[in-house]
Amino acid sequence: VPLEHHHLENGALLETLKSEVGLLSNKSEHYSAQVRPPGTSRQIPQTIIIGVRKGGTRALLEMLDIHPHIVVAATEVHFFDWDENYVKGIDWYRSLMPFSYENQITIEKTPGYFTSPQVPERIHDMNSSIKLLLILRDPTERVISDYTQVYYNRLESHKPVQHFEDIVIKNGALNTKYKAIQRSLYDIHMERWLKHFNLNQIHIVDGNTLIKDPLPELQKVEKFLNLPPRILPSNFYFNQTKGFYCIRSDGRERCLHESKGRPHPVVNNTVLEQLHCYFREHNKRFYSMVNHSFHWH
Ligand SMILES: Nc1ncnc2c1ncn2[C@@H]1O[C@H](COP(=O)(O)OS(=O)(=O)O)[C@@H](OP(=O)(O)O)[C@H]1O
Repeated sequence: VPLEHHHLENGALLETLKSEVGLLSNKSEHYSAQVRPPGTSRQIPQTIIIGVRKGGTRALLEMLDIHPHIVVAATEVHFFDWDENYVKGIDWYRSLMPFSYENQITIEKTPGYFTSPQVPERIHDMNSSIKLLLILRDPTERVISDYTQVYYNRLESHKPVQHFEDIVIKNGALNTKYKAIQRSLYDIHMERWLKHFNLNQIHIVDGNTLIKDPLPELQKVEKFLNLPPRILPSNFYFNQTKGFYCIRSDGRERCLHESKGRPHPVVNNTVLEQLHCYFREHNKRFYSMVNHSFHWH
């Protein structure tokens, strides 16, 4: 696929293809008014980023999108985790995918998949040999990131907010029922996935490393997906203001949305230690499940 054909929404390419509008008779057009370039079709994802929420799923998807053999779904699809979407069927799912050439891989990301009990079986029913990507970061950091996102969402919708410590500690003990804590029990969730998939079908991306040095993590994904190496050091630059790596591709520079990489609250040390302690055994169990240590707290 020529590089310039990669971003199908490119203005110039789009102009020359406007005549294609109206030629589509399938119902996918109903869901998206995109123009179909000749030789392309919408494909069911051959790879899915299954989570974890706040693990760095958006960064991973956007960075993989640099690769000319990858096309990505623009929005979170929630096909396998929301029953009201799942009942719409596989053609509905396909209709939300971008147009791609035959040699391109389609990827979607829905961070909620990893922790939703019904999802592994549903994905397996669709494609038992699918390759899955899972991006994880230190479970305690993930809890704080999860809290921070909810905190800002509530502020924006003028709802009352609570301090982190007041949610996480109840009657002097760790509130292990807190959803954000539950979502960080990676061993519990992984166990369910491994009932349906072989470990070698699930590639784990280190979310802490992706933040600090994205390229090596992306090169491992290229290998896992059997893609030629096309993501280069020149595709990234560190943005001092944002404090994160941003993407340079197709002559454009872009950083992730301002909701990605927000400052976290400073958390009381005792509470931090309680969280580290709670996750320690779960983490160990997870490392042995996946035959890899992540050096989380
Ligand atoms: N390059 C770059 N730029 C900005 N942010 C980056 C980047 N790489 C990884 N991250 C981390 O991604 C975290 C958000 O994770 P997700 O995209 O999975 O969140 S979500 O579940 O989709 O809401 C987000 O978490 P917070 O720092 O808590 O905002 C970031 O730490």
